[in-house]
Amino acid sequence: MAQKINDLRDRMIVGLDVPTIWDAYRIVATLGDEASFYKIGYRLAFAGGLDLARQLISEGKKVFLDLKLHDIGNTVTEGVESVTKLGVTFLTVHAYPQTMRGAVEGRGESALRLLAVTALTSYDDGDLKDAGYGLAVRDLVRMRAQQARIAGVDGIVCSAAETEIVRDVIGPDMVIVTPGIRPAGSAAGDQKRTLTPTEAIRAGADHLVIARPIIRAADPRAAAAAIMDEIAGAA
Ligand SMILES: O=c1ccn([C@@H]2O[C@H](COP(=O)(O)O)[C@@H](O)[C@H]2O)c(=O)[nH]1
Repeated sequence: MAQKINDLRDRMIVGLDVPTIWDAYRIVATLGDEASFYKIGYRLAFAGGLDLARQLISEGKKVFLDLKLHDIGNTVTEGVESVTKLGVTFLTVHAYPQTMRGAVEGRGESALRLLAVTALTSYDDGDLKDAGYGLAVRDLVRMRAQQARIAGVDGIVCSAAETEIVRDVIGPDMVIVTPGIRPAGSAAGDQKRTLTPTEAIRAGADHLVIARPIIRAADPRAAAAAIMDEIAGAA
């Protein structure tokens, strides 16, 4: 495993993909001790989510800021420098070499850990072709994982289906974070490269990102508990 994860609960990252911070607070209160790690994407970041991140951190939770930065290197460097002051654990950037190099410069020696998004889990080979790529998903993920290692980022975002090829490329020290997780029987929605929590942990994922199967469940706490049971059973 990439790093020692002291609290098994940290392996489940709950995506707070909700419109307001009040909705987010409700989910956090409902999940209580069942969840320790939350992801804030740009829906919430543009609606007070950065203050929410500070608040969650002050309450002992961990925060993954999923902004998927991508810009000219200097702008990425300066943006990441600002993020280092928030105290979040993870920040995503797209896995383009120039972007990753800029992000690494902005991270400096701070505690922020940068995750490089290789190929979005809603993409399959056909989507990549539509976007102008001549590579299959697995080949693009492998190439970007290699570039991420060279750039010096701290981890990779990919589908759990690619953990084996990614681990092979990045070695033991970088972290692998996998969205596109679907408990058996839950709707895939727009996700195309999905695995169950059990499959993902067995494949070697360090952290699983899960939003809709928890936040849209009739009983989010029970859904989170069931996923944690799967993680504990497979770890
Ligand atoms: O490749 C990626 C990168 C990020 N995500 C984000 O993870 C969650 C997944 O949500 P679900 O509701 O569990 O599908 C969402 O916030 C995405 O923006 C991803 O899915 N794939």
